[in-house]
Amino acid sequence: MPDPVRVLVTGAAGQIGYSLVPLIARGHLLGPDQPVILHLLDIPAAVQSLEGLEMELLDGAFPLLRGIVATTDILHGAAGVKVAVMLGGFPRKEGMERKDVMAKNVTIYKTQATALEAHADNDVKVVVVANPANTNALILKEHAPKIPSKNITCLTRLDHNRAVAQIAHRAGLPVPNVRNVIIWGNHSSTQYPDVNHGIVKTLDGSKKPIREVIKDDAWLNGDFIKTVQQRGAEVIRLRKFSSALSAANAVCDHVYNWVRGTPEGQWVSMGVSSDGSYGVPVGLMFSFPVKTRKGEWEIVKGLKIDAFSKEKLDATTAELVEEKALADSIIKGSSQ
Ligand SMILES: NC(=O)C1=CN([C@@H]2O[C@H](COP(=O)(O)OP(=O)(O)OC[C@H]3O[C@@H](n4cnc5c(N)ncnc54)[C@H](O)[C@@H]3O)[C@@H](O)[C@H]2O)C=CC1
Ligand SMILES: O=C([O-])CC(=O)C(=O)O
Repeated sequence: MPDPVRVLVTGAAGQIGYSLVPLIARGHLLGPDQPVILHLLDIPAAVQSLEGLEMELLDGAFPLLRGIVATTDILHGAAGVKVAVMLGGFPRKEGMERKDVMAKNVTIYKTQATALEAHADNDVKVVVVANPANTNALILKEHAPKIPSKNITCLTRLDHNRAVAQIAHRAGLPVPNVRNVIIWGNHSSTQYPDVNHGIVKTLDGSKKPIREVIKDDAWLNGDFIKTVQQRGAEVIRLRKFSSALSAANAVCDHVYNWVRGTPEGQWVSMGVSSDGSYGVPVGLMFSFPVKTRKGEWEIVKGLKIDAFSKEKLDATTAELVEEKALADSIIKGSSQ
């Protein structure tokens, strides 16, 4: 067995944390052959929950779990970590837009960026989950210039999985038969779930475009998009809390594919720093289709973007540009 890898989970005492840490301890993040040491960070007000979580993790007797560092000190929490899952922050409540929670989160991300840069492994891989996820990741990237920007990502895999699940359900096929959907842009209601390049493997084994199998463009261009865009809000409406089980599962999918690669011919959606592909401003944290190999992601280039898609990409880009400006102004204001 390889040496254990240190994995930081911030906001570990929260809802997603509670679903996520057993998955990590079972090998769903880094693989069934990779021991882990879990670094659990939360704020002082959550210290008892953190202690209870640590007890339950011990009681799980997970074979891959080789240690737990439970702390309220980010400097301690960040020490030597190779993967950082950033859940810590203020969750969006019913009726709130992600922008509403931005002011609460930019300050946190600035501080945590500095700590990760100074104390984490030089090649730390970061996935920001806390909303506004793209912009929190951008703040982190800008305040940790020594961490390679390719190592800082945000989670749009939950949206990707939601889209896959909707198509699979509509086609009456198992989830793995649906491939290469795309989530473009922001992890928000302006995201664009795009099926134009997606493939369905039918029961006879042939591969067909999603549109050909679903045969309902009105649904694909309308309710399907809306359902995926609004899924998080709908879960909040029903549960009064945001998605936790599915978010934890998506974090594992995101990191697992990043570290261990995507299957041949397939891609997934990840929020990454734009290289200017598809006209997205360079450096914006944007969800793209990516293929991964040996711990590196690469944006899938050259996909044809029709007029309908272009309009949707422009809308989500504009929202991210606006969020960035808002975050910059909050940071500027707080440093004066
Ligand atoms: N990107 C995505 O797909 C999704 C993102 N989210 C977001 O993920 C975040 C976490 O969600 P939940 O676990 O449901 O929220 P939660 O409120 O249950 O947990 C958040 C935890 O963060 C902790 N925290 C707050 N400030 C912190 C700091 N400075 N350092 C460390 N920990 C800190 C809190 O004490 C709490 O334990 C929220 O921002 C939520 O909106 C949720 C679902 C999906
Ligand atoms: O909207 C929220 O706060 C939770 C979230 O990001 C999601 O479920 O996609």
